[in-house]
Amino acid sequence: MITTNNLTKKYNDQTALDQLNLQVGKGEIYCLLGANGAGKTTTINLLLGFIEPTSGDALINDLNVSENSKETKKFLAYIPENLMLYPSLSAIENLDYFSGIAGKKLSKESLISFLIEAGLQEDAFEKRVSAFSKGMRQKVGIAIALAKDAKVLLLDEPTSGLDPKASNEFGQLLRKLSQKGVATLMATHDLFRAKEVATHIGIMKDGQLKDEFIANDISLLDLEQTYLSTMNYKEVVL
Ligand SMILES: Nc1ncnc2c1ncn2[C@@H]1O[C@H](COP(=O)(O)OP(=O)(O)OP(=O)(O)O)[C@@H](O)[C@H]1O
Repeated sequence: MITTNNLTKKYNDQTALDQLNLQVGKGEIYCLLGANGAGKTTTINLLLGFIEPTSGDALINDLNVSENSKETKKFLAYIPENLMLYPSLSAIENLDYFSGIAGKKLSKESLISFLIEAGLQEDAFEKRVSAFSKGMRQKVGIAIALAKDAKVLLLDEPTSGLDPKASNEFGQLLRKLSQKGVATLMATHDLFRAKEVATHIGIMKDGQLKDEFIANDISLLDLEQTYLSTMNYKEVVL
């Protein structure tokens, strides 16, 4: 569902992404870990068609993103760190608007059912999203993905700044989507959440995928040790 073949992005002489080969199948949740500047956002931006690769291919549902940008967007939902919604519109109105852009004209009952499924509290449905917490806005993002019937979900640090309860709820929602067969790629700094929610975990550094694991095969402690040694972390002795 999500595939990259030797995907490379260079900015002048700087290589942001270096021959990335990645595969995320139906129902899988792949968490990409890596320090600032590792190439996570570049990967997601290439899959979204926001930027063009220098070489290699990004594929969504076997379609090359560069050649089928409009078509691949139909399958996609994207939740960045700060989801852009219309602040003066309510949750229902935002959902109606964004699912409309995706070609879905839904009844109010359907819109409400997606907000319920995304876990938004019912007294917030008619409220302006300008008053929403980050966790609530992320739930509207999940509702948009559900309403769009997205097959692929791309997430860029969606849980950063969420409190542990909201982050846990968000993880559970991702699991729910994965049970529906959605393929998810999530860039994150949160090792704990990655271990909790992922089916697969990759560690990136300097634009390269350095390690890949099946999440169930590695303990949180081993994941942390591997991450730190990949980053050449030296313990500070005081
Ligand atoms: N538009 C650009 N022009 C030049 N260099 C860029 C551009 N966008 C990204 N880069 C560089 O590409 C590299 C990878 O950046 P990227 O944003 O993909 O990292 P990241 O893993 O998402 O980091 P973070 O965790 O901080 O979000 C970095 O060295 C960054 O400076």
